[in-house]
Amino acid sequence: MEKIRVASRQSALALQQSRWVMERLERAHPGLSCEVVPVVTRGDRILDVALSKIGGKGLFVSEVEACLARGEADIAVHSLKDVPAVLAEGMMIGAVPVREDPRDAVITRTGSSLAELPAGARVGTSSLRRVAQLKALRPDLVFEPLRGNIDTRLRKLETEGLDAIVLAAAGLHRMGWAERITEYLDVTVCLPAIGQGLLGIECRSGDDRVLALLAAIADPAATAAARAERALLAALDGGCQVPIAGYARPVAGGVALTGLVASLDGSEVLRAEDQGEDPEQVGRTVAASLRAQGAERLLETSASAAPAGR
Ligand SMILES: NCc1[nH]cc(CCC(=O)O)c1CC(=O)O
Repeated sequence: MEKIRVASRQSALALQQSRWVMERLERAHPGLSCEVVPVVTRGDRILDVALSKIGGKGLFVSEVEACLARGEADIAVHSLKDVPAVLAEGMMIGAVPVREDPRDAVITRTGSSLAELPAGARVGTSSLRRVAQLKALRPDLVFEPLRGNIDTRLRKLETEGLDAIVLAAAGLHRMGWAERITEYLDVTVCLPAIGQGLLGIECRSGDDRVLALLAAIADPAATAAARAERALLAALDGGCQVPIAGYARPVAGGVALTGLVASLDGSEVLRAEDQGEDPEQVGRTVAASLRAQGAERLLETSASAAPAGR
């Protein structure tokens, strides 16, 4: 019987995402059977140290990648948002399935909206991108670092005395926890992270058997968005030390991409937009127009002391 081995971290979200993909592959290919190959990453073992100090978020991806490189598994399902612009040698994104909600979501302790939170209210999020954009909106809020898996973050809303936390809606939806969400932030209010809500299915380049099976669950609109957003990421080359955001939506005849680079305190927010048929070209054009507005200066800012996360 035809088989696909899926390298997966053991966090609840990683397993959920892996199973979601496995189910769709098996449904698309009667007779195919998928199995999980468990991987424990350094990022999973060291949850209390800022990610920027232990090699950044790419390390969740790289140890799973190594498992593919050794031939111990055939595919790995990643939150595309956590996947660095450049993959390991010999690896590729073989398919991008249909997108989940790309927006950020707010969960407040009392159920009030973000706008109703009192001055000085404590908001948990480790994402420089969210902090910069929300500070521009509400400079009076106090932002606190918030790390850990989604379940840990939800728990910290209570245990750390926070008034609100901000998370990706996609993760909450995939876990079946949408009812916890108090408010969705429109993409015009808080532009999502590059790749947010998208899954990237990684495989070995040239693994034609696997690529042919993956093709059945690829979504054209999500694939075009992923290509545009990741071309922007690659062209900005900013890592996760600077607030960067990017969101591409399908339009007639192509994609429309909005990109954003901000200063850490949200006092400077640069935006650019472009649309067209060729997603990579659109990504590069948005990067160039951000640079023309002075993004370079912001991108050079090092924030090694700041918690990293998109
Ligand atoms: N940074 C960690 C991470 N990576 C992917 C998701 C959620 C799913 C997604 O955005 O696709 C999350 C949680 C979050 O940011 O709240």
